[in-house]
Amino acid sequence: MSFLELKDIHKSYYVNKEEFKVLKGINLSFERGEFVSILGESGGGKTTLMNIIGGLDARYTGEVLLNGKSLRDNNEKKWDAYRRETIGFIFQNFHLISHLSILDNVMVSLEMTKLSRKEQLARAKELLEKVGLKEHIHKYPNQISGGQKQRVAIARALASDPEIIIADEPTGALDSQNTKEIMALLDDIAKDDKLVITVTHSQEVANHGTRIVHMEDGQIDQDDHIKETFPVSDNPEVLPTKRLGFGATVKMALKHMRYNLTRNILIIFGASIGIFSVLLMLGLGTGVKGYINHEIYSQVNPTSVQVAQKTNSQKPAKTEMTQSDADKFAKIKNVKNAKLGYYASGATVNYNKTNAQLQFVQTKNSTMMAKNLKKGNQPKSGEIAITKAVAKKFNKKNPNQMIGKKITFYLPGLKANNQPVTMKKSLKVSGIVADSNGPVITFNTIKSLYKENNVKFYPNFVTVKINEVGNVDKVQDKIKAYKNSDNKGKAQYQITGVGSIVDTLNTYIQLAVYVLAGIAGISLLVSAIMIIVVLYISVTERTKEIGILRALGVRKGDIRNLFISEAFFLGLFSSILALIFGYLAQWGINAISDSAINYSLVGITAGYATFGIVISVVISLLAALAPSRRAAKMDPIEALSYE
Ligand SMILES: Nc1ncnc2c1ncn2[C@@H]1O[C@H](COP(=O)(O)OP(=O)(O)OP(=O)(O)O)[C@@H](O)[C@H]1O
Repeated sequence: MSFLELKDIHKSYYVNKEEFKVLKGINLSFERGEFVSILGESGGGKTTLMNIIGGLDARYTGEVLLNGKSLRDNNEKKWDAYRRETIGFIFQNFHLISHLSILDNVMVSLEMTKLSRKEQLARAKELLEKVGLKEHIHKYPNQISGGQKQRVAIARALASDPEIIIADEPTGALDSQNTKEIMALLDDIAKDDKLVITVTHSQEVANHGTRIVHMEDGQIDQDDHIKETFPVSDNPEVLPTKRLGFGATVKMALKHMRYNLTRNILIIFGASIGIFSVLLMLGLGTGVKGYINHEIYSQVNPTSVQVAQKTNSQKPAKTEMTQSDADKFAKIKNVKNAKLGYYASGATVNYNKTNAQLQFVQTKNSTMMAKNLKKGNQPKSGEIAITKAVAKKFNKKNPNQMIGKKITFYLPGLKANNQPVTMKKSLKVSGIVADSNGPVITFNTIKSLYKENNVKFYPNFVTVKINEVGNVDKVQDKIKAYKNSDNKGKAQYQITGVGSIVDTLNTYIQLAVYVLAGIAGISLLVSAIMIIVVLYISVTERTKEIGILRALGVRKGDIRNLFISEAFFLGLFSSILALIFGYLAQWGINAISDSAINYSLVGITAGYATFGIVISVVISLLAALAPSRRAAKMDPIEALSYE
């Protein structure tokens, strides 16, 4: 039984369905220790035969037997293992990976062996030393000569200690001195228990080996053993191999990114703009919302809400709020108290023959904040606190001097017999309040005003005081959930006062933020398309590299991981850069807004930052799906011959 046997190998290529027979029944046997040269006319099918032996091409008829075992039944996994473990390729054009150093080029093969990292490195250095490249291991392929490149290729082919070395015109691109040295190296390999098969056009090279096989018209027409086969050991040692690990793929991806640093920095920069704009929009939204809330809540107490009857569909409108409503609210969890109040529009005040129309007047309640009292005191019974605007109508120069003065308060009302009446009461000005509060009187004052005029009085809102800000929403939701029994299950109450405006305003701001972030999202889309394009170009650019890796026994899945890892890092680095830009912009804008309005307008939260990173990585990975699949599916022979 021969070590390697070819039995009746036929191979045809098809161009436009036309058959081109290249190999027409090849029968050959090889042993370890042989240095076989295959000679033949150009285009005679030598490379085709090497690809079949090397496990790069399984589309042939006939049998290739290794130690008597046919390769025909190999599945994809076994083919990969065969290329890794049994075959070492040396190509005419060296086929080194340009973005990896000399050492790393050899390490690619070694990383697929089960040696420890330390042993792998030691072996790579030892092999490079053996081929005379000790001083050059950290150089890149474009920094060494052709002869040196071929030595790297030899070191790489030997890395996983394969039993068969296939050298396709290894000296074709070299001068005579380098040719001699490479031949000597191949000699050594054959002496070292291996089968060396080399394709050559040179008789001189062929004469160097132990055997010359001549091909003519797709068949072997001559097979001469010109020297003794080198002696071999009975049990050659085999270096067990494994698939390229995930870590090695990731490292290779990073090395490729580093090699094309400028280009990658530009891509990362471009992609980061999209993430940055989305981040900034979200941050700005949070900031602006915070600012508006801050402004509003500096006017009203955020832990109190005003509740009124929901009046829209009732005729006549029922606006009365009763003590039982208040009691109901007081029982809600987290509510401290609930008090009746009264709000009226159409009131007028008169002082010294000057009239001032009041937009509204309301009874003192817990939504008002102590600091809203600008001057003087809160009103007691028989008193009123007026706004600065009203006070200025009566005393333009010194509105504060209105404090302590008596003014007449008028309010229109309706008697029981539907007869309109203007209720009137003299009130002492107790103080000046902020405009947002409107003039304030006490509940008792307004109640007695109605009583004195025989007009029925009924409160029209309840102020609900809640224990802390965080519970306001929950309480509001409970109040809004009460259904009106006589109005087909519609909501009975509505939140009024500034609190309700804040709610609506926040909804609008949130909406605006989403719209803006959506628009910014378009730049995200552009980033994604850019990454797709870049990866597609990268796959095309690296076609040869993919072919080399496949020839070395790297699996399809690992090729896919290689591109996916790169996309992952592009996404990750873009989002990190976007975060840096985002925080810089936040810092800049906030510095300005802090000094202008005493508030930080941009608030990029940790949640937004995480969202930015996740979305960037996800987009990049999605963008990588198609290109990485394309790379993995490439035919190794086509990839290797890609120009
Ligand atoms: N993918 C392909 N599709 C169609 N024809 C092909 C393909 N690859 C090779 N051929 C043809 O098959 C024949 C054998 O090619 P091959 O490369 O094996 O020859 P070779 O003996 O190695 O030639 P050379 O010594 O010039 O390198 C050639 O005529 C070539 O044009």
